[in-house]
Amino acid sequence: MARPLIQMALDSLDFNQTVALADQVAPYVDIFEIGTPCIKYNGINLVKELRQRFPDKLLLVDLKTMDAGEYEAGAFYAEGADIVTVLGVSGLATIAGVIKAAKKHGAETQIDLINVDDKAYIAKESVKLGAQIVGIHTGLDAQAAGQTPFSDLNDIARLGLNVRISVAGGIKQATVQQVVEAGANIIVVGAAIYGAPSPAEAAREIRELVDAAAV
Ligand SMILES: O=C([C@H](O)CO)[C@H](O)[C@H](O)COP(=O)(O)O
Repeated sequence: MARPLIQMALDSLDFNQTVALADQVAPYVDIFEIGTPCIKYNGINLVKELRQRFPDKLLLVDLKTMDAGEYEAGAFYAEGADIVTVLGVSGLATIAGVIKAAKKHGAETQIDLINVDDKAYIAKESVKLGAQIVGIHTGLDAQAAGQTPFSDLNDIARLGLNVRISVAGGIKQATVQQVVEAGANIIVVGAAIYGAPSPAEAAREIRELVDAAAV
């Protein structure tokens, strides 16, 4: 099995805290995600800062774009984003726009299936349009209401689409093995790392668990 990637979700609003957290966990993660609240609050300067500090990491900007796909995403790809997210609920025209912007910069697009009713349909159509990643995502509010991403992950993985699958939504040490075995290629972790007494230690544990589960 190819080694799944670990994506650190940077969800603080504070610019300096975000950079400091990235520094702490960098040895253990593959992708830095600038989370939606964080990118809205801090904007493109944080993309520039992380791009410059971590030239060897993948950088995902979680725009969750809903409209004006090419226009909105283009500016972030231009500043060095490797992956930008667009909402599956935005519709195929907006998804196509983000993919067009990604292609222009030799970058990738992730379709976030959060709150999509027919996830299989949007995933299949997104692959046809050229998306490289689909995201199974139980958002923070849905998590608070008791939801998890596991059943949707199984359903999408079973389709066997030619696309990488990212999973997000409260993933922690206890659930890493389950999501790797279900077929996730990118494991997104936020609170289980940034909420731990030692984020670096939590990230190291997750790295070990992911690698062990992928053998
Ligand atoms: O994308 C996220 C959320 O919608 C806020 O933007 C989180 O970064 C993602 O859910 C991962 O965080 P955890 O669920 O805390 O692991």
